[in-house]
Amino acid sequence: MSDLLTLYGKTFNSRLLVGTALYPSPAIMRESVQASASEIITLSLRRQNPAQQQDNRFWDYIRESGCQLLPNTAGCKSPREAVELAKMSQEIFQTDWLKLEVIGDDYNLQPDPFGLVETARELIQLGFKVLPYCTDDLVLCRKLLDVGCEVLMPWGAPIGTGQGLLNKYNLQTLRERLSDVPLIIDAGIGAPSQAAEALEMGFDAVLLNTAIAKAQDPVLMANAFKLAVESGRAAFNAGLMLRRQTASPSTPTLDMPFWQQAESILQD
Ligand SMILES: CC(=O)[C@@H](O)[C@H](O)COP(=O)(O)O
Repeated sequence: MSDLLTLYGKTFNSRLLVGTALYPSPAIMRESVQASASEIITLSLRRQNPAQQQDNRFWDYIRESGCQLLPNTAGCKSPREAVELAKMSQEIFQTDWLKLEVIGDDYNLQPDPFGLVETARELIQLGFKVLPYCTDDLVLCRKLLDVGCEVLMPWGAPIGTGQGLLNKYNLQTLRERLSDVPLIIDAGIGAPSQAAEALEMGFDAVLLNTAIAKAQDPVLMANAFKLAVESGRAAFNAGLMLRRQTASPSTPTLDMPFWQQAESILQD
């Protein structure tokens, strides 16, 4: 049975999106992306300028990957900066897909909700397919949908912290209230179990970078995340049991003492 992820009218088999920064080498980045089976990779023109890159293999690998490129505006702190970078990325990477980041605070790299909505509106009017990196605030998410975003990427935790799904109440609320919107948990995922949990909760996909790139063995970790995302999605599709407070025996007994049961089995 096919269970495809559809974003802006394009379908994907994989529900794991990965970043391309922080790897020990371009070769390990390439191998890790392959091991993750990701079909969408994010990259930043600002942090990985092709003109300044000593080692051009990085850009060769990106071009050869066959993945949907998702340029991001990492590090941008104002709508103007983000729009400029988006336009440059569109030209260089030949795609109108954009992971929009407008950062509002240096301590936790929290998105600026006001700047995000303003920038998303402008970029969508220019024809971009915007995937905004946002907080898990329901009202903000609705405003982003109102200006034309078709996919939202709420954070699990601040970028690079590996803390997992910090505010499950907010995330669960988003999932319930925006049931027909593709929601991708972006950032703060530190372990495959956390990615699996996001998928089990019904999120459509996860995006992560640091947990793979900074692992002792990034390629092995990329494969671990691939398996976790597949497992979380399968569990969601299978329908998880409801949690309950009181115990319930998993081996039901008949309404008679066990020796009578044994006798009746022996007599049969
Ligand atoms: C690469 C990228 O886009 C990051 O900004 C993204 O949000 C991933 O965050 P982690 O590094 O915490 O996985």
